[in-house]
Amino acid sequence: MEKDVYEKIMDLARRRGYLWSSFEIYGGIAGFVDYGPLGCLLKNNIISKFREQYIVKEGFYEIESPTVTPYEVLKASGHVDNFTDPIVECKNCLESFRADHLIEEFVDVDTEGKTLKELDELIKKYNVRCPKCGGELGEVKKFNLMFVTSIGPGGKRTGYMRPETAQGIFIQFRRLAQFFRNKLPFGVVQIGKSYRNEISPRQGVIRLREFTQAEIEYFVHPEKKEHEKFDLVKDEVVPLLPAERQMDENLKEDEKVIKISIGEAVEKGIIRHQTIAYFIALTKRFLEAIGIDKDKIRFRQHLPNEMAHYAIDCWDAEIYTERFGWIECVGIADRTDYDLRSHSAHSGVELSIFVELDEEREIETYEINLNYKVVGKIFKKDTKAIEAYINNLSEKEKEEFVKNIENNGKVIINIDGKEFEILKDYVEIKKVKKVIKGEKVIPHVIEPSYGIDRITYCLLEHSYREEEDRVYLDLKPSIAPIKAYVLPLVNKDDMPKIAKEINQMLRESSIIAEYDDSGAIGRRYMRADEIGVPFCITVDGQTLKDKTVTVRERNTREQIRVKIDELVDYLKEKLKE
Ligand SMILES: Nc1ncnc2c1ncn2[C@@H]1O[C@H](COP(=O)(O)OP(=O)(O)OP(=O)(O)O)[C@@H](O)[C@H]1O
Repeated sequence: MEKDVYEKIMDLARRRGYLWSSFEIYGGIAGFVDYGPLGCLLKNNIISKFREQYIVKEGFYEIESPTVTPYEVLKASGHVDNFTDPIVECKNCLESFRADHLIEEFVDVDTEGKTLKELDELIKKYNVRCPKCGGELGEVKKFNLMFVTSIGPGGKRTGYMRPETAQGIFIQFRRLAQFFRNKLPFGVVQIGKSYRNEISPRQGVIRLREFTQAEIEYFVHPEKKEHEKFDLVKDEVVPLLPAERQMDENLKEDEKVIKISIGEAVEKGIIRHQTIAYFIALTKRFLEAIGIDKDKIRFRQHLPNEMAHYAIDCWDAEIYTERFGWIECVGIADRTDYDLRSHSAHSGVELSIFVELDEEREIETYEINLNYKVVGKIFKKDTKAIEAYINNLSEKEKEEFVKNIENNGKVIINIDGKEFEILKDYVEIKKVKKVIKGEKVIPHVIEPSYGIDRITYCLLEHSYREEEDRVYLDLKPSIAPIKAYVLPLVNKDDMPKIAKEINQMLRESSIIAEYDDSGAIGRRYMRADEIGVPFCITVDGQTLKDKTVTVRERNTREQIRVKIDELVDYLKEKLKE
């Protein structure tokens, strides 16, 4: 049987140093991958483009926080309780599987948003069996995807390997707000490893247990989700797969995607607001700029039952691959103020921002203070969280709070799923006139979350070309790991010496080049093509006479002569592409 594209690429990637199985000499473990020398260069080039787009052009800043995260942080974020997948075990061979994926592989049903019980019922209804041994499956259970560890000796403090880079940003919100001089909006980036103990990762680099994320947390005023630079992207046409069309049974699969301008999609309410739409446009531009095939990108909106509990709108950039079909590579979500509110409730630290008004204003407001003598005994260690909750109330929420206390004698507040009854005598309320210069706001967060490994794989697949006499990777010059091969036509006269000098000259000018003198020239060209080297520079007989070399372009195989003195400038210009 002919190999599929995935196999061909993985074979090339293994042989030529792009991707290797981790821990191979000990038998390997699914869900881990090593980037070889070329893989590392390629991945770093993708990350550089990401930094160029978001840090240089958008003006965001990057931070780096630890990957080991204490229990408290992930309890507050909801991961300890909710970051789970459904697992099912074979009663015969004891192999574990992700229940929803297994059912979908077995029968054509949609398992999105189904409860454990519903999944159990589907397994029974369709008699889904173990794909390995055909055995009967057990009960579907919840499995938490985080890797647990302990911090310090004695295992007293539980920690987890972070499941996303985002939390590191949220918990530094106070410092970040100060850094950005309390001005909204602002964007913070984190790039690094995330860990998920995926149940049965059988999709190679697509589903890893340790992978690289590049996330942006873009903090905005909750009532101001228009984007200042929206005009720059509003005419960008994007392929959208809105939730409504996905659910429309009258549409055939290939009719569900609509091509529409970003501006129109917001006007028609398909995309909820300009800021999400802005990031959809930027994501499309980014993916195209690194070389992803523009006809294999689409943006799919999450269905209501699929959306994370904290999100109000979410779009995935999906990229088409031959073996796996459409895969999610970037998630763009409006996470609201969920994370800041829950970290504030759990830590007792106010996580709001003081936004200055254009001019001072006199307002009537309420001062609400807890009556500590009474509440201390009742709420004990929760008192701090209740105090933070009250301090975080906006003017509107304060009014509501006071109205409830006055009309009903009590208010019920909900902090992170836990309810507290606040009676009238628990608080002292004073009506005051105050000149205000600004207002406290808990920002909402719009989060584009990029999965770098999936993007890297898709790029390799989309770049893969086969011709009668060769295979090559059509990587853009700016993304290709090695930019030039420098080759003496034959190993005699001064050719090897000159070629080595040119190689060194390119490296001194920050162009990654490789010297290769083994085998016939044609074979050397093929070797370079196979790993996507965009230019081959050959030193030949004429070089000895007039100090010129040939520069061969990978895709067209066309050759031109360039003076050695002008080679660096020539290549630098080409490498911008
Ligand atoms: N196990 C994984 N291996 C590689 N990349 C991943 C993995 N899980 C998530 N990612 C990447 O991180 C991005 C953001 O993470 P997010 O939490 O939105 O993923 P997700 O919706 O849980 O993914 P999936 O549904 O495929 O498990 C994804 O778009 C994807 O590119």
